[in-house]
Amino acid sequence: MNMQHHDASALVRLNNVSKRFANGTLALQGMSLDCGEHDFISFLGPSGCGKSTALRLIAGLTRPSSGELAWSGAASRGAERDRELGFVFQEPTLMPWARVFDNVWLPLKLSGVSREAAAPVVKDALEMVGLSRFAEVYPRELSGGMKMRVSIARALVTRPRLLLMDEPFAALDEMTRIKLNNDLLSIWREHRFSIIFVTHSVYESVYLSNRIVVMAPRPGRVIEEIRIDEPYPRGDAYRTSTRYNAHCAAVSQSLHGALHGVDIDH
Ligand SMILES: Nc1ncnc2c1ncn2[C@@H]1O[C@H](COP(=O)(O)OP(=O)(O)OP(=O)(O)O)[C@@H](O)[C@H]1O
Repeated sequence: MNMQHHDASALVRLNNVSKRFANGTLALQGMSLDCGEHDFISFLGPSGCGKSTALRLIAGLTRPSSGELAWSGAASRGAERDRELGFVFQEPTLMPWARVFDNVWLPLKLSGVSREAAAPVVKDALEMVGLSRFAEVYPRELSGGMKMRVSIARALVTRPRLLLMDEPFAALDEMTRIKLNNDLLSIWREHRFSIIFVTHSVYESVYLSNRIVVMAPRPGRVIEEIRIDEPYPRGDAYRTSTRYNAHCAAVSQSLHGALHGVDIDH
């Protein structure tokens, strides 16, 4: 069954958003984007094309120099918006002195939820990422992939409507990355939040997303949005299909065409 579904009302809408830093760098020029309910959007492009800047703007970590960001529903108010966003970075950034349970509890703790009251929710989040049996261990006892799972559980523990992921699997080996891609897709399908996922990888973006925003640098900007209208669930059959390869070729071409000789490092 095709689980893609597009709500008419955007969760967050960027309208001609630009970001110029104090040193004069135009990190992002005129970006417009509607992120809908249950979208899986990838920002794809080489270093310096403004992917992280766009993500940080959506996260509210930095403000646009011009243009607007608009949120729907409760998220249009600051405090609720924070709760409706989850973040995952390339580094899992776990507290080494705290057990897995306490790492995942952190966002709830910061909003005043006691350890006891948080326990069932933390347990659910760990179950989502397949780490139920690891609640009592310390991060140093976990593999890189498991640490990333903890980071995902921590981001999901507040049940955000939008999960922002900045190259989350870039440092992982290929097999772990494929496994995490699959697990992320199944969590996303079951819990129906939206994802904005920053990546350098054409293959990863075509595998995961229903929409790919292709970006280019100097100045950072959107070149094209490419829809990947392929049904979910996606698995090995999709990864080895001619359709998958055709999408990868089209997306690569869009990326190369836009770069005019700029080095690509995906
Ligand atoms: N705080 C800052 N001050 C000045 N320039 C910045 C700042 N942050 C980013 N830039 C510049 O803005 C441009 C876009 O950077 P950004 O990090 O958004 O790109 P990116 O596509 O995420 O790159 P990467 O894939 O390397 O993370 C780059 O030229 C970068 O050097």
